[in-house]
Amino acid sequence: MADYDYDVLVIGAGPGGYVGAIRAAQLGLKTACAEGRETLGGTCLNVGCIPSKALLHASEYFEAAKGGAMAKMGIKVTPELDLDVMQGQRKDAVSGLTGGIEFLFKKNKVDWLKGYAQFKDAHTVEVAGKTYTAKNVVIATGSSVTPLPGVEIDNAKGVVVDSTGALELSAVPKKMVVIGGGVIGLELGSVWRRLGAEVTVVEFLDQLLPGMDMDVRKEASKIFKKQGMTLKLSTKVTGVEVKGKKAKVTVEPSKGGDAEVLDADVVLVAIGRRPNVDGLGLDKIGLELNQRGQIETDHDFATKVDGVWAIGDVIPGPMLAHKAEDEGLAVAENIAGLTGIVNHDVIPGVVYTQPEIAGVGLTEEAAKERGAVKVGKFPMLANSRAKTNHEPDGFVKVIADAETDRVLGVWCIASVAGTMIAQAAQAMEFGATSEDIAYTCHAHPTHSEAIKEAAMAVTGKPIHI
Ligand SMILES: NC(=O)c1ccc[n+]([C@@H]2O[C@H](COP(=O)([O-])OP(=O)(O)OC[C@H]3O[C@@H](n4cnc5c(N)ncnc54)[C@H](O)[C@@H]3O)[C@@H](O)[C@H]2O)c1
Repeated sequence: MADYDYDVLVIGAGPGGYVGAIRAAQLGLKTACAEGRETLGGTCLNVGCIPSKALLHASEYFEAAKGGAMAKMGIKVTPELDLDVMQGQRKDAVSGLTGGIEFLFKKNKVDWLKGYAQFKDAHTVEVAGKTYTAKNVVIATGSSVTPLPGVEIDNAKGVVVDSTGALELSAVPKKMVVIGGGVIGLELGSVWRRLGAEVTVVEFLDQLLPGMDMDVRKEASKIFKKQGMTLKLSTKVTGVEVKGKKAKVTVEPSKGGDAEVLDADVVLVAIGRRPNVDGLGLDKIGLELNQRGQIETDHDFATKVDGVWAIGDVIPGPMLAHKAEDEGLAVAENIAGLTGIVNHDVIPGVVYTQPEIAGVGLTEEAAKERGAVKVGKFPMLANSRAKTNHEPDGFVKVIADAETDRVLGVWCIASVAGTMIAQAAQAMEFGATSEDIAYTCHAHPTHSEAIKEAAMAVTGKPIHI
């Protein structure tokens, strides 16, 4: 048998790649991870989940102080924004966490190969001019922003930006136009709206947040409008013209009609992400992409090429850090001869706006396509903790199979929906029925009681409505 430099070489140190590399090393495999960025952690830690949450959290405090939520509780303050300090704590959050991964690599003896990797053959990759051989190579290269044809992104200039540029603005724009009413548009649009920008979201489809339950999408639109965002649904962007530090965004109804021009100081392009496969040399190993530009794998995350595996945003499924992490664990275990499994039917998704929007499993629409369902809903207004905290918006919805009562999906809009959804995911992972959730004792007073009550509502017997 050939001698290799490594048992496992992971390409990419995002949440999928670094977790996979650490697990492989923990399982006794000699492991390296190639990463060309100057810090580990990929998009999520450097320019995605973590910095956006740092700004979302800080701007939420600012709005609570400014917008009257604190005054309702007897705390009267007139806040002053120090954007440099707010941006500084964002950078600190990122450097603390990316540095933490470097520490974990050293602790677990994962070699960081600094540079972008390219296949020479299925067991040989080149990184920064050096070649390394590995018995197994895991592609975990993530994704990057989908460009909008004809619209040039220039994060340094700061007028037409992507999510990375929108994190780094040095001043609050007076007017911001967000192209795309998905997760990034709503999270980063919320940050700058809270800090004082007039935000207009232009969405091609007739509703925000595609892929989520329709009740949730409609409620989300109502909430964002109430918060002061302007939503232009069923609208497409036909051009963006930049003059100096300003932009003019031309939009028209998606199905055609009269054009309108929107003025903007900042335009955020957030119309989705696409897998990072360019420059990997996949042609050298004969690995083809599917029609969506993704790498296909089997249930174990093995590609068609022997010894080459793939996980995270480059393979089909939701582009979510936690999905990639679980796949990282699973692929390492499979390489080590154990049984690594990810249940793709139970992957929670969270939009970290305020209130948060979260879901796991099927939407009501998708569940109905498969057969008869029972649905229970409970408004957060009737949840004692949410009411006490002045958080009236949102609801919980539990969707169960009409015959077996097995829970098929749970959707929440609530201040802490991202935390609440974990119990729903765990219940579904264990194959719970709505009755199982309804008969589980939930601590009082907590937001999570709304999940219990929605589960009780599946059979028509909630207490507090
Ligand atoms: N909290 C989170 O979990 C989180 C946060 C950020 C990003 N992400 C992930 O990153 C990925 C990218 O996020 P995103 O928000 O860019 O994509 P998205 O797919 O969530 O939303 C993009 C939106 O843009 C719309 N759109 C597409 N083309 C358009 C056009 N020409 N004009 C107007 N609207 C258009 C789509 O209909 C869609 O609503 C997603 O997969 C998302 O799951 C997740």
